[in-house]
Amino acid sequence: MNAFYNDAIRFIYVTIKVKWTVSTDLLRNARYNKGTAFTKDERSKFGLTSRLPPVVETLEQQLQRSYDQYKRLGDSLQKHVYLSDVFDTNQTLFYALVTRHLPEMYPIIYTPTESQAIKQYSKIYRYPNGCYLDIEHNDPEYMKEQFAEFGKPGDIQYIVITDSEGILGIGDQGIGGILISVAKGHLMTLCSGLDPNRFLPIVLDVGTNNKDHREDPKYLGLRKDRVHGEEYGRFLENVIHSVKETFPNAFIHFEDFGRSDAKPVLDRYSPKLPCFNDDIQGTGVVTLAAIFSAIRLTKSKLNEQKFVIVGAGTAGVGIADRIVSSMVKEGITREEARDKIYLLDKQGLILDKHADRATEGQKPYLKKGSVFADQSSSDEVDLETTVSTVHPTALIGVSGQAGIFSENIVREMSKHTKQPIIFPLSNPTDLMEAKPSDLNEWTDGKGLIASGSPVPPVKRNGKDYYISQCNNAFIYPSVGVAAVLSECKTLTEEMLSSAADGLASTPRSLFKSDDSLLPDLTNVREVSRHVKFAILKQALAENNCADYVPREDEALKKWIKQTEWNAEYAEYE
Ligand SMILES: NC(=O)C1=CN([C@@H]2O[C@H](COP(=O)(O)OP(=O)(O)OC[C@H]3O[C@@H](n4cnc5c(N)ncnc54)[C@H](O)[C@@H]3O)[C@@H](O)[C@H]2O)C=CC1
Ligand SMILES: CC(=O)C(=O)O
Ligand SMILES: [Mg+2]
Repeated sequence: MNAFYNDAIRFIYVTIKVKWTVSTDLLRNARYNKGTAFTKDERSKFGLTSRLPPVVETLEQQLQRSYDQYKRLGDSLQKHVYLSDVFDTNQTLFYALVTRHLPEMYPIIYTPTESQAIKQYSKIYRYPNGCYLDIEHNDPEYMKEQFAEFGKPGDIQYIVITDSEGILGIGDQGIGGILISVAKGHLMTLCSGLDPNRFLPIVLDVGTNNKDHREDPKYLGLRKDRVHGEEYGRFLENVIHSVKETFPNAFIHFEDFGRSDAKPVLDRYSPKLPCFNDDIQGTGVVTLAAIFSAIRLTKSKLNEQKFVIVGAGTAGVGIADRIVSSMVKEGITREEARDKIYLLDKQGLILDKHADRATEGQKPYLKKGSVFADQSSSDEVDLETTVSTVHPTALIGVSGQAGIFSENIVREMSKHTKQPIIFPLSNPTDLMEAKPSDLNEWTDGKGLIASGSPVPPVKRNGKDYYISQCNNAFIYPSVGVAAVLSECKTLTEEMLSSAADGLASTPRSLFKSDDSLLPDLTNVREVSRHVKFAILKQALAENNCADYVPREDEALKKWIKQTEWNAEYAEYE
């Protein structure tokens, strides 16, 4: 449906809804609540006068009070709970507050604090956070009824679904996974201007194998073994079918599915409907964009790099596949490209002898064990041996294993590469494969480093080294909103590739410093416009775009900006 038409419907809906609500509902509805910012006129019209203190405030005054309250809180989790309360009571205030203090609040509403909140979900629970679907109600008619509670067919544009098996780096979190869907939605709005009222967070409760949760008397999810296999497949199929029946235009974003389901689920649905797996595709695109920046600094080409990727799971295979696609675009064969990528998992380098237990995603990257036979004293090839044999130019960690990029390994890598590219991308902060400050030290300041969670600049020898954050949050909001705006039939490989190009070619003025690998968070909305432009141009070129999307460049840029949702109070009549 045309986005302008959607906006018109929304305006009518706002007006009617307000006329119909009684005063209490208006104050309790986070979408419409303005708190002390309701004008005298609105207070009188809607019977709010005695329900509010007499002073009428501006959003600016409310922001100052909220920020003062936030600052007084001691730890990050308390701050997270406070911001969730603001979100649950006054959505406009929440987004205005976080937008103003984005670099400070981003680690509170997202990684690393989000991991703590998810782990403690059943303890800190106060208010329902989205749509909870459990496998004991595996019935499409029931599901459609439930979805209908969240809106009419055109209302929901973007849906994040998690099955909570592979949350951030902290694994199976059962019902608490709803908060990753919520957080991903917040960032869609903050970073790329998605209307938060068009967003639906979903958690699929298929049981949990997390003992701590199962044994916690406060745990709010199903206390049963996690369901896999056919029953899981049927449940997911019913969910997707019911979502598409209820919200035909919604784009589906899969988040933090477990390793065994993430890729098969993406492969099943991506050829049929507009959908995306953030951990596979988002991580692949953002990491490729950071690699492009790094090789610009080393004045080399992508095809000249050798990659060691540690953690051959959802993110690791996603990164490998994205690098391969890009190398192929630069003119080498897929086989040649795969030869330049060394994937390691728990047992070490993935070798031909592991073929039987390799995942489908790992299989194209198996290396010949015979090549390493002389180098390794055991049957397996560990990270140290891989690095000393292969001499990689880039080392990427998505293993969730803290500290496995040891000093020996990094110093060995640095002997053979002038400016080693090293990305410890695991979240949260305490699971990074190495501390950026150590990496800086071990590479004598030459390492081109990016981390998955935000870290402060490294100070060494009187110099500040800014560490870019390489997190899929820097790309999926742009991909998601561009997909919504285009109403693409499917999200194509070429659209994803244009997202990486768009991010890498963002004007340097939007980066913190000349050697930053990714743009600065404070400029995220502007960066997102560049990326959305690149993706929409590609969608137009593929004829995979709705008719109302402007064809001419300047008109398209203007339109992209106009479609953004901003945290401002509406005037109610
Ligand atoms: N920065 C970013 O944007 C993103 C970061 N991540 C992070 O990457 C990590 C992995 O996430 P997923 O790929 O979704 O999980 P996953 O569970 O699918 O993959 C992790 C892989 O690491 C392997 N592994 C475990 N111990 C290892 C070891 N000692 N050496 C090598 N491999 C080992 C596991 O067997 C598994 O295959 C998490 O910490 C997650 O937070 C994930 C997605 C995006
Ligand atoms: C960033 C992200 O998606 C993850 O760590 O799973
Ligand atoms: Mg994730």
